Amino acid sequence: MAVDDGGRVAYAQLTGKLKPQLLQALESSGFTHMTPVQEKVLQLPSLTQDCLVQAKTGTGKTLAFLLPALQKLLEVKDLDRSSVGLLVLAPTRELAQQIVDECDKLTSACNPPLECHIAVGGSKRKFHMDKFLKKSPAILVATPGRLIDYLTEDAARQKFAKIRCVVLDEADRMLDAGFAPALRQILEQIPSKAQAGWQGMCFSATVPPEIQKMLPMVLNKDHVRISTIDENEVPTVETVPQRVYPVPSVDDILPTLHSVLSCAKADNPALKAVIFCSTARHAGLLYHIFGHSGEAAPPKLPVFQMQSRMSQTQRTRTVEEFKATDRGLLFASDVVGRGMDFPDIDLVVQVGVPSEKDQYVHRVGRTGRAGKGGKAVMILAPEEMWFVKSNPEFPIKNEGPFNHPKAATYPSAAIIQSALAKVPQQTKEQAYIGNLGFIKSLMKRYGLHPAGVVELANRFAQSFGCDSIPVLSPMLVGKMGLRGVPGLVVEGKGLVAGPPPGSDAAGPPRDKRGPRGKNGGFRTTEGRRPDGPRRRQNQAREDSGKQGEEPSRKRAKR
Ligand SMILES: Nc1ncnc2c1ncn2[C@@H]1O[C@H](COP(=O)(O)OP(=O)(O)OP(=O)(O)O)[C@@H](O)[C@H]1O
Repeated sequence: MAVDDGGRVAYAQLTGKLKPQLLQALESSGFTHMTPVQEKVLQLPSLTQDCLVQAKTGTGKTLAFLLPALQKLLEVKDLDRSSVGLLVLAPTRELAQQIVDECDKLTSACNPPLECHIAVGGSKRKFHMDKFLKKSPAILVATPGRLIDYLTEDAARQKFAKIRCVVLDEADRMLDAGFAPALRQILEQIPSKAQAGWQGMCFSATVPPEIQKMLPMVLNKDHVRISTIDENEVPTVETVPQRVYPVPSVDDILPTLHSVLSCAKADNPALKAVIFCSTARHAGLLYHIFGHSGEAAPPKLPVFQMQSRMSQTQRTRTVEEFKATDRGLLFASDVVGRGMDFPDIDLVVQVGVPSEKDQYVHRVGRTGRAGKGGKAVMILAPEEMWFVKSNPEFPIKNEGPFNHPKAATYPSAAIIQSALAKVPQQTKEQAYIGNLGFIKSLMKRYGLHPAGVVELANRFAQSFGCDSIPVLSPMLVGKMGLRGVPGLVVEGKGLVAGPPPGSDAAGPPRDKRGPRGKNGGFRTTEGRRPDGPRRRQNQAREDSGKQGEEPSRKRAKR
């Protein structure tokens, strides 16, 4: 049948336009009909045009760029397979690996084979580099940092002499201020578009206006723009109901998260959920509370964590396990916020606000993939509700605090307290530092002055079960731009005194509860040594702002 019940066109229609090897691989993978974005791309009069493609999360953009790119390579007579013909750039290692897996499936029927190589940080550089130099990397999927590293070697640079196609997956991320310098550096090292005439393709679910001026880096001025999203439509998945559960104060966040997960598990014993946290350390803390040491997770649900502070081996194993499991909870930072295709996610929970507006769309998009259903909820403290108010275009329903018939059956507050008691202080302190940096990076959006940032972070620390305000090194405080801000406890100096929280100098009062005394209700830890300035400094950099993704900024400056 050429068209299925949903009006989708069969891949068989592309006989003659796509090589039989590709059609055969599609059939073997069970892909019989095109998704709308695949149809729009593959039915272009020419598959060799530069294009900017926007389609919602989970709608098959990976095949939509791989198929035309592979077709292009397979059409070349006597293709030199020892040179890179197709370069795909992605923002995270896990996404790069996922693209390699998808590509390998599509080229499985090619003879001679089309090898797809990977170049990502955290993996064995020498092993992959030797393979890249000695074998036939007709396709390379890379994250920017490691690719820049490769390109410092002449032999590796020469491998790009016959480049024919460059794809940016998650293009808006690849072209933003964090990655653009690295991308520029890469493009300076490979044959120029003008000289080599390579095809450029940019794909993403979100295309903010800011990236327009960066597009000429990879797309010619006559590029085609394809969108499966109406101009005035928000790119979230309509099959995913989205709710916010406001909580009375930061202290209620963790108990509410416990109630939400317990009730979801009661409704669906095989619950598979991703819980997005503000920072890598925040994800680590919640993983401890709900799984590793605290065991607050509903029984019989395996618990996973995924964040940039884990070793690459742990990250790779976790992705494989969470892809394979039919149930479980994944506590994650934004390292898996974009592009990752974990099958059959029932629920996405966002604990706190995302670092950027568009990141909301990508996080929600981990569920409701390939036309399936799912739910997305946010748990927000009063200080975080600005996110919902300032983004009215998102279909986020506010029906008040979490209210489920079974919620009262779980003593969530007591369970969280007891779980927190088992979590190492250091884990809680690190989560505090991460949160402090995160709130500071979004200070204007929160409508806070620095003292308000510290006051809010200190209340978070208490909700995390810190027994006192964690001590920061003077260097870290300086790096965060918080020198002299009241409410901090600084190594060798103790509590920085100042106006009480809630006063004008501390920023607009967001919480009606009175201050907890001069130290927010904590005892001070004057004289206690932090775990080392360098670690704190690095942590602040990676744990704030766009956390969890490839640390390309650092590498780009090399
Ligand atoms: N033609 C198809 N028929 C059925 N399933 C498909 C088809 N194309 C892709 N899929 C499946 O849809 C899921 C989502 O695909 P993919 O990861 O490419 O989405 P995406 O649009 O890139 O999402 P994101 O924006 O989150 O990166 C995958 O599991 C993929 O195997």
